[in-house]
Amino acid sequence: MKAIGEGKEIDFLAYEPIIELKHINVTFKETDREVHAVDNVSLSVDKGDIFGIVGYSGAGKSTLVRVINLLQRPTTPEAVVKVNGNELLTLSARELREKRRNIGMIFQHFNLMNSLTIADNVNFALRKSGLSKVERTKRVAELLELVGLSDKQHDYPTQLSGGQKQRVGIARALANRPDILISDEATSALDPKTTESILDLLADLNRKLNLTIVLITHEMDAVKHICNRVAVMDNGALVEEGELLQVFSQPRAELTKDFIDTTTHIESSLAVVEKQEIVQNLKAGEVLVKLGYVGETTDQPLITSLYDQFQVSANILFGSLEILQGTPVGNLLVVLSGEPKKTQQALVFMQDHEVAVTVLKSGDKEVKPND
Ligand SMILES: Nc1ncnc2c1ncn2[C@@H]1O[C@H](COP(=O)(O)OP(=O)(O)OP(=O)(O)O)[C@@H](O)[C@H]1O
Repeated sequence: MKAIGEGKEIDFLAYEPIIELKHINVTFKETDREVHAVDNVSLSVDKGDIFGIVGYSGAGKSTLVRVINLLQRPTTPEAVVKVNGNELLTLSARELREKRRNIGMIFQHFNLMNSLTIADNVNFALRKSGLSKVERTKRVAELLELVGLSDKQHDYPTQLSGGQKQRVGIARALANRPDILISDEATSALDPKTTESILDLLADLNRKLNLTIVLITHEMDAVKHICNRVAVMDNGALVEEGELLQVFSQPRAELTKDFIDTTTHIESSLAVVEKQEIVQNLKAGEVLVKLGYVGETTDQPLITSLYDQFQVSANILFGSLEILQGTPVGNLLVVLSGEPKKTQQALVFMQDHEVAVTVLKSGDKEVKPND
């Protein structure tokens, strides 16, 4: 069994933080109200991470990432905003402009100029690059090839699909060879298949260019697809942060559980499962349990072992299996039945085999929830 986060922790030693935010507060003061959009957030993104920031609309995600390039300044003095080791808050306007070129951004609505061709939209981002006209043309061709749009260079944005427009956005954002790409709801306007192809492109660019990506989204599916780390934001604050596998397999915050449920459906299935006759009429020695598996545990014939060793049978009422970062993560809703003592022993046996066991309902007093 691979310990949660084991692989990344080894990498972690070799990785250095590329973005360090400490004590970030942003308050917008309006005539009739104050909005505390970011509430004392500290986080660190390592070089090469695809770092997801997930939260519902208004949680403060956009405001927080705009702090990374100081498009939005923190509004309290204790803030630290370090990118590539440089404290941006102390830089002059000219130095800051220079550093900002190291951070590309893509957006939900692409922000392309409809009067310019695709090639010229990308070329526009190179106007202050110091490259000659010939070099710029060559670079534009490279970028369009990188995003799979070489054949569209003479087209105009209105001739492209949403996914193609976002590819232009990505090419433009990468024009000045940034180390960091911030994606602010970049797939939110796209259908699921196109979303997947854009996320695959981002994952590919992360590997090929060692590009660090900060991905803001309200879709846990997107995070699950490509992120190695995730932070959950609610009402301006970070309510949870960690490695994808860790957060998915052992979420702490209720909001995180809600987000995970949008992709596993385990909590919402529980409501249906609880109405089933077998669950309504649990007898002595019968329990409804949620079993959570990570890694190789999923491959072990645990359910079979329960019968062989304890004569406890398992009736699987709902199951989900996700592959996250190449590691299987499974969740099952199961009714176990056996001699009360044996059922209890079976639960302990599973816990000993690194299965997260939550007893949701029990048919007798001997097998108590979460003993
Ligand atoms: N310039 C501004 N002036 C006043 N209030 C603002 C400003 N920008 C954002 N807000 C408020 O700050 C809060 C956080 O907004 P923000 O856009 O950062 O959230 P979000 O999580 O990115 O949501 P969305 O995905 O809907 O953009 C919201 O209540 C928003 O109304």
